Amino acid sequence: MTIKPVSLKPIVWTISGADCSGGAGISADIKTLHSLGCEVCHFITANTVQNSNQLIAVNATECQVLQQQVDALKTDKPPAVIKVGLIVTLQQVHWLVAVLTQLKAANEKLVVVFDPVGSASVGGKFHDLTADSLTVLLPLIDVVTPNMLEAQVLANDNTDKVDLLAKGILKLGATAVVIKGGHSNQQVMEDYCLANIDDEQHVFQLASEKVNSDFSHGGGCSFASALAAYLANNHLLRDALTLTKAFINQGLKHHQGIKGYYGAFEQLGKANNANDYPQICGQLAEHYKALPAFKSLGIERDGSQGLGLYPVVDSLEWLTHLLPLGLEIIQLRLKNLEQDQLEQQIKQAVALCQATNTRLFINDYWQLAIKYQAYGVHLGQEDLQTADLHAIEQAGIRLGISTHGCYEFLLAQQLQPSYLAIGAIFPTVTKNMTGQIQGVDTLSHTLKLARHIPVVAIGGISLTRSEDVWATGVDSLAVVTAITQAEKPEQAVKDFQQLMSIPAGN
Ligand SMILES: Cc1ncc(COP(=O)(O)OP(=O)(O)O)c(N)n1
Ligand SMILES: Cc1nc(C(=O)O)sc1CCOP(=O)(O)O
Ligand SMILES: [Mg+2]
Repeated sequence: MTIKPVSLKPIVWTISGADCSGGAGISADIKTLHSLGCEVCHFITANTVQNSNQLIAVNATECQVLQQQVDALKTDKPPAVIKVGLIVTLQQVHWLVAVLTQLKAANEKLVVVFDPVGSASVGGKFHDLTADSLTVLLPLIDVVTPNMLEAQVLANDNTDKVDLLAKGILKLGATAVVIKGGHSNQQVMEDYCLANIDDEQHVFQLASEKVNSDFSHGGGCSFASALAAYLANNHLLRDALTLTKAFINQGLKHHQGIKGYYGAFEQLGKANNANDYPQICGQLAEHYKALPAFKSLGIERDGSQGLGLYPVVDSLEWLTHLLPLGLEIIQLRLKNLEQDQLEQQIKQAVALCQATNTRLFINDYWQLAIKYQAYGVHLGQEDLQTADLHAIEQAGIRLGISTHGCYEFLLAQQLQPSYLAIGAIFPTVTKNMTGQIQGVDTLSHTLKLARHIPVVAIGGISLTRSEDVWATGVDSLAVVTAITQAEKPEQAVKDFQQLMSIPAGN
């Protein structure tokens, strides 16, 4: 087992107001950011006077003071992410535009999350700034997190259609918007995210049961701060959003049913309970909501009869080499073959694997997997958009799905496949997985969200790295180059099999 070095925490700056009643603003931001593994620097834009019933006063900070603080910290503790909350004067808006422009010029990777706070949850307006005066900030904002009312104000549109509001807000220059569903009266709340990623618009939608709690003061600030914390810890936006939602659900459930006063939202660190995580909605989930579960792999998760090593190979030669070694599962991953060759190889592979009673998964080519009655088919996220999962299920063959991070994992799990793959655990030479490297800690955490479907880890798993990955409790290790580029491939298989004969954690 490798000893993990303690790493430096990412630095997050929060620029927002102080709430003397303790629940919201800077207090919520600091507690959230600390509980999610960040170092925090704070810049207080206003000293507000409020209690559980009303907002009494808002005392704005001079921009000169804020600028002194920025000057003191910009090279001493430069931010990875800035969370912006309450801004109360036009001077502050202009000051912020100048500061963000300067900091972004110095660090093009700097991420800015903006929670456009307008009114206090106890009632009363924090400022008289118009939407127009705030929108000058939006071209400098990576993610803006309004609730429905704030989104309508920003987009200058009274519609309750979140997709239209989101499009309107992106047109004003923000890279992504998350419209929070927290203020809805519905029992199920939906958060809607629209993001420009690599010049394409992507939608991410999450749904959770509404949690009624009197301890929700500062929930909105905590939401934006948690998002900032997860982005600072290098999660993709879709995963940061999913983790944030779970953080909020977990915090709200903590004091559910306790009455007395309007209490501060509880920051409890990363959510480890699968029940706190949202449902993933959207077109794919909607399209397959009536899809039955796929056939299982018929393994026992108690270690008595596991899947063992899962070689992923690209030829019949490799199948012929490896099948005599006593494998439970293998994948044929053919790329760039002509149709007739492809069909011949898949047909022969099915026959070879039936002879040794090995579960054969065909990568990508689901129609051919059905035609030749392979044991199963493996599909990636892009393949899911075009494949017909009803046809695969109807044909009675199994389905494995690739996932990269908790958002895709939860979405794929809702489709009830035969197994789920998590990758890429490490950088790999087999495929470009830039930006989707999970690491062992994220793998361990995503495994906590697994219900009963077996989970396979893939990507950069060498024999030396395999011990840590196996110790997480995954059901199988899928490997390409650790076998195909090994000096002695058969021996490599045996070494993996030896390691995996020891149940995880022993
Ligand atoms: C077990 C396993 N996990 C992941 C993959 C990758 O599938 P996909 O994302 O479709 O990418 P390609 O393999 O098609 O490049 C896999 N094949 N097997
Ligand atoms: C094919 C593939 N899919 C991945 C994913 O994360 O979905 S990683 C990967 C490459 C696996 O090859 P190797 O064992 O040589 O790193
Ligand atoms: Mg594929």
